[in-house]
Amino acid sequence: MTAMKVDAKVVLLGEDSVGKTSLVERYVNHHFCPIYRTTVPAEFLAKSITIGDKVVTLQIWDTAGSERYKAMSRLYSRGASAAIVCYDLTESSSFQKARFWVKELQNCEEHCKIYLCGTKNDLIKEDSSKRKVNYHDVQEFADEIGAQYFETSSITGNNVDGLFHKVAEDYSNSASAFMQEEKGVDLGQKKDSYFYTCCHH
Ligand SMILES: Nc1nc2c(ncn2[C@@H]2O[C@H](COP(=O)(O)OP(=O)(O)OP(=O)(O)O)[C@@H](O)[C@H]2O)c(=O)[nH]1
Repeated sequence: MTAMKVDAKVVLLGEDSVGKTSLVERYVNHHFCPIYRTTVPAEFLAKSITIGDKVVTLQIWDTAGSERYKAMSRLYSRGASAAIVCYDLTESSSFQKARFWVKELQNCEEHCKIYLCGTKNDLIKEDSSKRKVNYHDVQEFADEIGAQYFETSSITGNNVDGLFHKVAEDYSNSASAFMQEEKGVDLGQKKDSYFYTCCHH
């Protein structure tokens, strides 16, 4: 039996040092590096995940958070199916920057599905007074923009797999819906023989 293959471009956006690289590194390589090395201008990693009868390959673009590379990060967002917009739960300014990136995506990539990700939740679990981004503010913002939100830790791995799994699952469902609408393909009946690669560059 041949599994159907779909590729999804996923971009990570957010202020510098919020933990974008660490999130990808934890998800793809099950590893955490405590040494900070700024990303310039972007890094690419891919990981495949099986969702039902499909193999979804997440093509993950980890962008630079620094102001200097804002224009580049914008370019890397082009054609993304999903964006994980990160902010550091212990830095309120990073949430303002997340709002900025959401606005950018809404203006330029209207079909891109947005996921909000509050990082470093291990620090909050250790000491709740370190939380500088209010949970209810995020919830309200997420409802307003129709996004899902996660709080993760790349140290403990908390919610990291769950976040990427959700991205892959949503993409897989939208790919099925697209194929059924556009091509009249019944995936349930054709899954043994039909091989499909959907490229969202
Ligand atoms: N406690 C804690 N520290 C983290 C976590 N994730 C990242 N860090 C630390 O935060 C710093 C920045 O992490 P990066 O992953 O490099 O951040 P980035 O968003 O990719 O940064 P840029 O490449 O400059 O945009 C590093 O010192 C990491 O070790 C986390 O989940 N918990």
